[in-house]
Formats: sequence, C-alpha cells, structure tokens
Amino acid sequence: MWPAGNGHFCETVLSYSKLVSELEQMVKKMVFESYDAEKYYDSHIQSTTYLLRLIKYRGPQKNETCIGTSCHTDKSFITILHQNEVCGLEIQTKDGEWICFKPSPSSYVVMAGDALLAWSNGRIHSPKHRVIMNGNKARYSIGLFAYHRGIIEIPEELADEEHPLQFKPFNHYGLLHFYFTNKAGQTESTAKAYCGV
Ligand SMILES: O=C(O)CCC(=O)C(=O)O
Ligand SMILES: [Fe+2]
Repeated sequence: MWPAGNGHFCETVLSYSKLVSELEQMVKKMVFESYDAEKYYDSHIQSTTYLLRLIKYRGPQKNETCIGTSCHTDKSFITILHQNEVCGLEIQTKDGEWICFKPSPSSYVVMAGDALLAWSNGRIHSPKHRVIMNGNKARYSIGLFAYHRGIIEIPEELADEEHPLQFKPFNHYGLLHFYFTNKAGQTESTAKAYCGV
C-alpha cells in the first residue's frame, strides 16, 4: 500500500480511513432511513468500496492561474473531505451561488456524488465544486470517496407519481468509466447522460 520504510505513516492513514469510513456509513444510514429505504442499507454497505486521496495544493506562483481543481461534481456515492486551515474549497448551491468553505480542524465536508443523486431519484443534489488557491500557503486535503461495486437500483420508495423515475439501475464503475470517455465530457450531468430515463 505504501513504499517500504514508512510503516507508521501507513498505519496512521489506514486507521484514519477506517474512522472516516465509519462516518460515511453513519451518514449513509441516516440518508437511507430518512427515505424509508433502510432495508437496502446492509446490502449497500457490503458492496461499498473506498478510495482515499491525499492532496497537496501549493499556492500559485507569479503569473500562474489560481485554480487548484477545476469545477466538477464527484462521481462517488458520498465524499468526505477534511483539510488543513488554508481556504480554497468553493461549492455551488442549487441556486447557482458559490460559497467558500471555512475550514476548522474538527469539521468535515460531506458531499453527495452523482451516484447518490441517481440513487435518490434526483432528490439529493450533487453540487459542483472547485478549489481556488490564493496566497502562498499550501493547502492539504484528504478525500474519502465511497463507491459501489455492482449495480445500484433506485429504491421504489423514492419513485411515485409525483416523483417519476428519473434514473435506470446503473453500474457505478460503469458510470466512472463513462465519465472518463469523451462522451461524458460534453454533458452537463454525467448521471443523466449515463443512466437517465
Ligand atoms: O481538495 C478538496 O477539498 C476537494 C478535492 C476534490 O474536489 C476532489 O478530489 O474531487
Ligand atoms: Fe470533488
């Protein structure tokens, strides 16, 4: 998992990712329960996979643009972000307004990804976000990205006459693969283009 000779760091990262994945599962449970879909929770958890990314953004040099990560939505089910004190993460609300996240050591950002947007039949918004760097201090962030092995079905509890089914069952890794093709790059919503009804 990590180059030899840094066992302590490796163990720390692993125990961190275990703790944050517990947080992810707690959030997921609350989401499933709030939609009366808790009967799908256990099987969903059994198919959950995680990716942990440790990211360093350095401050822009002279004549460099300030972008750290360009505007995107996550392709995960849920993402949990944690970072040092350097600002930079901006998130777009449903109304199109950009808000800057003000970090604190004890705060985590829980972000819905495109797979959760589809699972929730469009009820849960997967927000656009970006990182814009200013100043000269480096920004460090850790992202835990939860994915799903296999097919995600939209619970029947989330579709009715008022909320017609918007998404077909989809393979989450298939959605990721689709995103990395040119076809997905040209669409506003990867989920709609990949598995929209
Ligand atoms: O560094 C951050 O806070 C956000 C990173 C991000 O949006 C991503 O990796 O998808
Ligand atoms: Fe992201």
